[in-house]
Amino acid sequence: MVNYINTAPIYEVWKETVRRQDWLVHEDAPAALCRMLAAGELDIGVVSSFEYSERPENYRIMEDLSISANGPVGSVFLFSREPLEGLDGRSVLLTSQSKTSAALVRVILEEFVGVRPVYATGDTRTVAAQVTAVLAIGDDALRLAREDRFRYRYDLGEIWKRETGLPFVFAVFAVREEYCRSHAGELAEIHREFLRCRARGREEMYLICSRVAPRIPMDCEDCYAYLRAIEHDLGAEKQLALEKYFGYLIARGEASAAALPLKIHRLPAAA
Ligand SMILES: C=C(O[C@@H]1C=C(C(=O)O)C=C[C@H]1O)C(=O)O
Repeated sequence: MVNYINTAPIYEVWKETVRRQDWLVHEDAPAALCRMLAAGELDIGVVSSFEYSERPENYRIMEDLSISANGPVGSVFLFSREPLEGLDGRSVLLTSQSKTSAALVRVILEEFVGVRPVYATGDTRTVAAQVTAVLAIGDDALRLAREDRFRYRYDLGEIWKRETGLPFVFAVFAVREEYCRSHAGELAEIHREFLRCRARGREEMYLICSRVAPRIPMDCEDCYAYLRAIEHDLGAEKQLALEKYFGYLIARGEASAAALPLKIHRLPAAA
């Protein structure tokens, strides 16, 4: 499970109500979860959607679950000392915690804006004075947004929506093909639990905010506004958005051509 507060509307309920000793949950940054899922150290991972596009033969995407935003996301920012058009040849530091947003920022800068910066990957918590722009995601981005070290701040969900008219799917709940085949029943149980937790999390959103906002730290009202903008479903428009994003990645040679069509794992009807 991603260890940012954007998973809290599902994960806080999970931690409180799921009592299965045999279901071990590992919390980490998205890039670490991607590595572990790819290595077979996890059976199911809330991972960067980019991870699926790199190794689609290994995974299926669990129906109706994601971390998405339909417009501004509030925690995926390119902080910059220059406007986007001024980033040609300049240094852009990409957080090592992300795969999806790191590829998205390249699509935005190179395909939409038409500039070619020089990228580096690293820890955005210690931002060097010489970098022109920094991509931060998740809790780190929420923290950086509370400072004013950069003149410009671009929300990647907002730019994607403006350019494509679509929401953006940052993370998917991916399951390893092997596990799908060998543990179909258990997978269905876990899938139902995720959906149950999400429904309850939505009802208890304010309470959840009061619990997780101090982690940033941020105001409870701001946390509520932030988490209301994060969507955890994978409806038809979001699938279209994933296809559009993967289309760019395939054309740029960054993703496997087999990333399309999407392989969605449907939850079997309850007995
Ligand atoms: C919206 C977010 O989505 C995240 C972005 C990810 C990425 O860029 O690879 C992966 C998982 C999500 O937690 C965020 O963390 O701010």
